Formats: sequence, C-alpha cells, structure tokens
Amino acid sequence: MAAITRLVKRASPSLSSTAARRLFCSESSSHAPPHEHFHAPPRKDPKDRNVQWVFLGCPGVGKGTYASRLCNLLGVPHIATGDLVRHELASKGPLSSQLSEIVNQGKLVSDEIIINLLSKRLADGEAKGESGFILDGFPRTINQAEILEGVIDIDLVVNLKLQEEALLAKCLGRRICNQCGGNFNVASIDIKGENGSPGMFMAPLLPPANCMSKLITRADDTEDVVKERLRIYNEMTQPLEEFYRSRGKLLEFNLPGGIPESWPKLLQALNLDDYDEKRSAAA
Ligand SMILES: Nc1ncnc2c1ncn2[C@@H]1O[C@H](COP(=O)(O)OP(=O)(O)O)[C@@H](O)[C@H]1O
Repeated sequence: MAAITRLVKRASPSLSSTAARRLFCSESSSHAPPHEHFHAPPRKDPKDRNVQWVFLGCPGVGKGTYASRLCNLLGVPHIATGDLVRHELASKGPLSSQLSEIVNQGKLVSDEIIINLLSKRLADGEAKGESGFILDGFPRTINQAEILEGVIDIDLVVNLKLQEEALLAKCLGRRICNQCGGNFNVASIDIKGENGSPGMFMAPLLPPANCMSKLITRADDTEDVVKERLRIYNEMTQPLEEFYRSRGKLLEFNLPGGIPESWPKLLQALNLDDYDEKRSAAA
C-alpha cells in the first residue's frame, strides 16, 4: 500500500497512463513463481492475515454485496472503482461529462483515469491509517492487472460466478436508496433446472419501508447497457481469470443461490466460517 501512495505523491497532480506504468513498474515487486493449483487461505485469525484481495465477476453477480460483507467482517475497506467513478460523476468535477458518456454506454473508463481515482483513494485511506482492502471492479483488464502487480502483492482473487441467465435480471432489478446509499434488488430469480443443470432461486433483497420511496436505478442498468457491459466483461476482464489462475491466486466460487445459501458457503471456501461464528457468539 505504501508503494502506491509514494508513487501517487510523485506522480501528482495528474498522471498519464504511460507515466503511471513507468512509475508503477519502477517499484521493485515480488513476483511469486506461478503455481499450478490454488490453495485455500490458511485458517487463521483475519487479524493475522494479509487481506489484499480482489473480487472478480460479471456485472450483476453480487461482487459489491459479498465484498462489502467480507470487509465488515474483516475490518478492511471495500474499494469499488465503480463507486469511485460514480462519486466523481456526482461531484460534477472536470471529468464528469467525459465519464458519464463512457459509463452510460457501458464502456470502460481509461486506465489513466481509473488508476488516478484508485491511487487517490488508496492514498487517502493510508493517511487515515487503513490497512488491507478488498478491491471490487479493479483490475478489469490485463493491463490494469499488470500495473497492479508491479506495486502491490495481491494475496487472493475471488472469482464469483452465477448462471448467465440470472445476471441480466439481477442488474435490471438493482435499486439504490438515494438517502442511505443501501443496495437492494427487486428481482426474484427462479431458474428451473433442466438437462442436468441445476435450478436456482434467489429471493429479492427488498429495502426497509423507509427506503421504499427513495429508490433509484443506476443510469447504466438498462437492458442495452447491461448487455454491452457483459460483452465487454467477457472480452476484456475474463482473461484475468487465467492471469490469476496461473499465479495460483484464483479462488473460483459458484454462487449456489441468494445470500442465505451463498454467504455461509463463501465463508467456508475462505476458511472464515469459524471466525464468523466466534464473532457472532461474542456479539
Ligand atoms: N477498473 C475499471 N476500469 C475501467 N472502467 C471502470 C473500472 N471500474 C469501473 N469502471 C467504470 O465504471 C462503471 C461501473 O462499474 P461497476 O459499478 O464496477 O459496474 P458493474 O456492475 O458492471 O460491475 C463501469 O461500467 C466502467 O465504465
């Protein structure tokens, strides 16, 4: 983390993508030799774990939901580059009109802008004494992954997977409370199992009564834009699975259903189930 902050300070105020790469890559990095197989994280208290994790997964898979739950459990910040972009858009700063055009077409923002936003967020966090993180939505291209690898050792990459049929419906059902910022989903997903593939039911995640009248839909959660985001994910982001698999860092996780079924299984896969039980018992 300190590495990226030092670089930001040197690169400030504006960072071109080539300058960012040059600066990022000038830091000595510890490249682990590629491993054949992923080993589940060791069962130890998260306080003793290095939580520098990445969440991968298609739009609508629930990266934000699970990443933010894990961050609450582990006491590390949830850093979602989509949120950083939306924050920048809402601030009506110099980048916002350029960004809104890109985001509302479902395209990717340039590496230069994204790295700038992420670097500032990491630097602000470091100044506040944060340590560790779960990154959600970054990296999204091989180029971004290589830049990240040059400065930060990522311990674990969780690749969340969900049946494709559910993804579009989940994006279209997404709602945000414009007062408390809570994320909800009004979609009720009921996929019938056929030809050997399992069925799946995901109940809606409804807001409490006081948020009901304040729900908004993201401007990029329309059918055409979601389809374009899914297409871009498959083209630009999916290759990251192999990138991290070959480094022994990828944990594949097929979501078996909604939060009640998936959350305990995800904790098991991360060897965090004991920890969660101890915390709940102490609460
Ligand atoms: N790492 C990134 N690289 C490029 N663009 C990004 C990145 N992260 C977020 N964005 C931009 O912000 C938008 C919203 O991101 P996000 O909330 O992560 O969406 P999704 O629901 O598709 O995963 C993306 O469609 C893209 O325009």
